[in-house]
Amino acid sequence: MNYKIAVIKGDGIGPEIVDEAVKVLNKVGEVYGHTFEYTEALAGGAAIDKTGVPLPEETLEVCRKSHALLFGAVGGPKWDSLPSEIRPEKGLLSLRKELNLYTNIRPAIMFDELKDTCPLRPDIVEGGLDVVILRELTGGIYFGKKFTEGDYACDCMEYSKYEIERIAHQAFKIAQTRDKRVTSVDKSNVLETSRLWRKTVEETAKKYPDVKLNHMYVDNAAMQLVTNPKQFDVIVTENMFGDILSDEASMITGSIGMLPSASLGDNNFGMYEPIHGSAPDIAGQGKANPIATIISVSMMLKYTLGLPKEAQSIEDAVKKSLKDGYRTMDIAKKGEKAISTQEMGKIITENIK
Ligand SMILES: NC(=O)c1ccc[n+]([C@@H]2O[C@H](COP(=O)([O-])OP(=O)(O)OC[C@H]3O[C@@H](n4cnc5c(N)ncnc54)[C@H](O)[C@@H]3O)[C@@H](O)[C@H]2O)c1
Ligand SMILES: CC(C)[C@H](C(=O)O)[C@@H](O)C(=O)O
Ligand SMILES: [Mg+2]
Repeated sequence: MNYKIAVIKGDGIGPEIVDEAVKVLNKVGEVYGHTFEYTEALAGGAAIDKTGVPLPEETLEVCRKSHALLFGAVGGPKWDSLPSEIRPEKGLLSLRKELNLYTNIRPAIMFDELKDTCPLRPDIVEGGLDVVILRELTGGIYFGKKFTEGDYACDCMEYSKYEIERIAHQAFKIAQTRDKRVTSVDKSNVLETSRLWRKTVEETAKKYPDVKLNHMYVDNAAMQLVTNPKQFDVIVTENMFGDILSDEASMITGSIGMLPSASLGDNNFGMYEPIHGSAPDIAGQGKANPIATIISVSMMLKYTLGLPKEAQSIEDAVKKSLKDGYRTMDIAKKGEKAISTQEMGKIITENIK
């Protein structure tokens, strides 16, 4: 079959990592007899430079005509002093909101081959780590009322019951396919939105009696992630908490360059991107780890295109490459030779069977 994929490479390391992910996807197409038709579109700093806005209408149209979106990363110091409405990050946020992609799945899986790279004590991660962080992506403080008046600024954290309910349902459904445990993370000892969050998650849980639910404050969750990460199966949380906890979880798995994500809504369209940013400090140097983006493509095959065998072939190829000892700079141990973004992409592509 022919699949239409929208591609937004973005800024910084975005183009480098997306190029490698596309090579991997093309190889999957060759091996399994599919064609992937790519349409490039602009967002973020690259879009600001070309069109003056971080998310041109044309980009949304390309996405709406595609089965899925592969996204690199946006942002960088060049655009940091722009007003928030025309910053690169605003393009990304508008994309998620406009396409109603409220469910952000961020799996933190530690590959056995990388257990020596994990900064935690070996006994803490003995037997591996497999946690799914489910981040609400289109609400909360990111999208609440905001303004600056002289020396005063305000960002409101806002949630409706409806927004909480729909992400809670997703959390319980995902847990049913796993170890049937959900930890809902909030700050209900302080925040009104978190009190509504906890109450709504409790109510939703009644429809999933086979899933065990517990609650945790976000400060405690941040601590528990590095002291006892194996207690978690599915973590469901609001937008900003999920952003922060997923960067933390990524380090347990070895590097932020390893964590993929899927952003889904109510129709079959999905956006796939690494959880990391545009890494301006290493951009254009072939140092970036492309694995998070490559595994994001695997998630695209699994969640949106309905091709689980093909998705597995990517995961197997990544595992094989790591097992054979190939490491980009971020996952190489001291004294170990690191390969480039492009070499890692090539090796993984060759390992697609
Ligand atoms: N989804 C996105 O587009 C996204 C996500 C996060 C940050 N950002 C933007 O990216 C810019 C830089 O943000 P930041 O520095 O806080 O976060 P970042 O994730 O870009 O980088 C943090 C650190 O991790 C390293 N890193 C990130 N990805 C890596 C990879 N694939 N391989 C190896 N090392 C990697 C970087 O070199 C840096 O040292 C900012 O403009 C920010 O707003 C964009
Ligand atoms: C760049 C920024 C707006 C974005 C977010 O906070 O959602 C990023 O950190 C992410 O995790 O995708
Ligand atoms: Mg983030």
